[in-house]
Order: sequence, then structure tokens, then C-alpha cells
Amino acid sequence: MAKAGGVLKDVVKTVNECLAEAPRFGLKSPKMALGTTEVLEAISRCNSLGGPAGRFWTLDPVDGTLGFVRGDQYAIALALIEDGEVVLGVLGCPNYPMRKEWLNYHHRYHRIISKLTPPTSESWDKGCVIYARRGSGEAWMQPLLHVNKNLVWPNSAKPVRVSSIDNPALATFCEPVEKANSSHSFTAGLAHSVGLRKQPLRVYSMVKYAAIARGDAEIFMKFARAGYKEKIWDHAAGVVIIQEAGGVVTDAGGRPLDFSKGIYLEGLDRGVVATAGANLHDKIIRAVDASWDSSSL
Ligand SMILES: Nc1ncnc2c1ncn2[C@@H]1O[C@H](COP(=O)(O)O)[C@@H](OP(=O)(O)O)[C@H]1O
Ligand SMILES: [Mg+2]
Repeated sequence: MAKAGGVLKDVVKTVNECLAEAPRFGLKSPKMALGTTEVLEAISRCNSLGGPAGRFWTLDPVDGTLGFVRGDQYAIALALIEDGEVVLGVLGCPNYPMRKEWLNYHHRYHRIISKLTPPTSESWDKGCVIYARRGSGEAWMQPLLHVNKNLVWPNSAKPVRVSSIDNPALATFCEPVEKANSSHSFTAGLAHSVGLRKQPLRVYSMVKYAAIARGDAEIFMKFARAGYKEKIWDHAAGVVIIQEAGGVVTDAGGRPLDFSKGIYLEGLDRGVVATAGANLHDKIIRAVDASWDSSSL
């Protein structure tokens, strides 16, 4: 209980700090700081069930829970949905540094190394945040902010783009670490038939979407077991970020993910396929069709 009280105090403090910053972004902040009850009331008003009309936020506060508890990759995913379309996506990736190399190793490994050789660069071991607005044709990345540092956009932000690799032999695909969440054997078969030669990059959470948007990998595939229903908050932010960074995201039937049907991605055809470009995407979709009937999914 004492711990929960501490968290609540921190939440109220953070909410008020953010509200105080509002005028810098052309918004009004309240005359007085909000009290605990007001913050709790505001949180309990967050009860949208989604759907085709209106405007709501969808938040996954800790996506990739297993990655989080294992000290590995996880993400904080926030998206704004308007009339069933994702219009804004933000992915906070606290264990995914600005530079690519570190994605390939277990995060704890970097923790150990950083103790042996203290980081010299500002961005070492800090994580990043990636965001995009629908229709802007741009996705941005910056280091996670440190305490007492104000965001002065775009000072520390840089645009990100998907990879230009469209040759399967040179492409890397990522997928969930947990084979309970996506069939590793089915994707291995797809990889073989498409001519992907590299080992899959297995990463927890929506950091996989961030990796595609940043150009650190070319393909993300997820094929959950039959009957599992994907939730909108596990995909919304990642989808808009990849699309604005120049990539393609659809279900395995080549159709866009439908965020207008409530909290689930209703009607999702078999799985999710995100790629850096159309060529890789076509190849994967065709390979799924060719091998689906003989799969046990
Ligand atoms: N049986 C299942 N099949 C597919 N996805 C699942 C699943 N059980 C949970 N998930 C989803 O997979 C997400 C983790 O993705 P990944 O495996 O890529 O790290 C989980 O997010 P949370 O960790 O936020 O619950 C959860 O939403
Ligand atoms: Mg999640």
C-alpha cells in the first residue's frame, strides 16, 4: 500500500508538471495544480471502448510485459484514434538506445558493459522515443528526456526512415520472443520460401515496430494462434509510425488493420505483416497464401 501511495504521488506530480508545460505547446494549463482526487477522477473517465466514431487515446503503459520484467525490451505505446483511423502514434522505448547495435543483444549485457566502460556519449543506454502524425510523411526519433530537461522540438529529434533494402537475402525479420505469441515454425517456413537468410531478430513488444521504422530491420511478422484477438493498443502507435516512415503494414490478406471496431482488431486476416517496402511485402503475403493451408495455425 505504501508503495502504491508513492506511485500515486509521483503520478500526480508528473501530471502537474506536464500541465504546467502546456502553454509552450499553445495549450491552456489549469490555474491551480490538480489534487490527487482530480487526477484519479480524470483517470477513471478513461473508459472509451473505441469504435468507428469520435476521438480517443489508446495507451499500453507497459507493452511487452515479459521483456519489462526480464530487463529487456518493452515499450510505452500511445496513439490517438479519430473516427477509426490512427492519427498520432508515440512509442517510448526505454531500453532501445538511439544506436542500432544494442538491439541485437540482451539489454542486461549492455548494463554490465556500461559498468565496465562508462558511457561517453549522451545517448548511450538511454532509450528513445519515436512518433509520427498521420499524413505528415515523417516519423521522428529522439532520446528519452531526462529529469529537468525540457523538450525543445526538434532540437534533439531526428527524422527516421525505413530501410531501403528490398532484397530478401539481405533483409532481417523480427518477431516476438515468445513462441506462444507467434508461431516461430510458420515464420521460419515463410522466411525459407521468401529467401530470407538472416537469423530472425526476436524482440519483445512494439519495439519491433520501432525497429522497422528506424530501418534497423526490414520485416515484422506476427502469427498468433487461432482464436487470439489482437488488441488495438498493441499495434496502433506502431502502425502509423511505420507508415509515415515509409513502410507498409497490413494483415496477412494485405488489408489495413481496422481500428474502428472497438478494442480488438476485428476481422484481422491470419496475422500482421509490416515491411520496409512493397516488394518484401508482396513476397511475404504471397508466401503466406502458399503455405497457410499446410500450417497448423
Ligand atoms: N497468446 C497470445 N498470442 C498473441 N499475442 C499475445 C498472446 N498473449 C498476449 N499477447 C500479446 O502480445 C504482446 C506482447 O508482444 P510480444 O510477444 O511481441 O512481446 C502482449 O502485450 P503486453 O505485454 O502489453 O500484454 C499481449 O498483448
Ligand atoms: Mg501490449
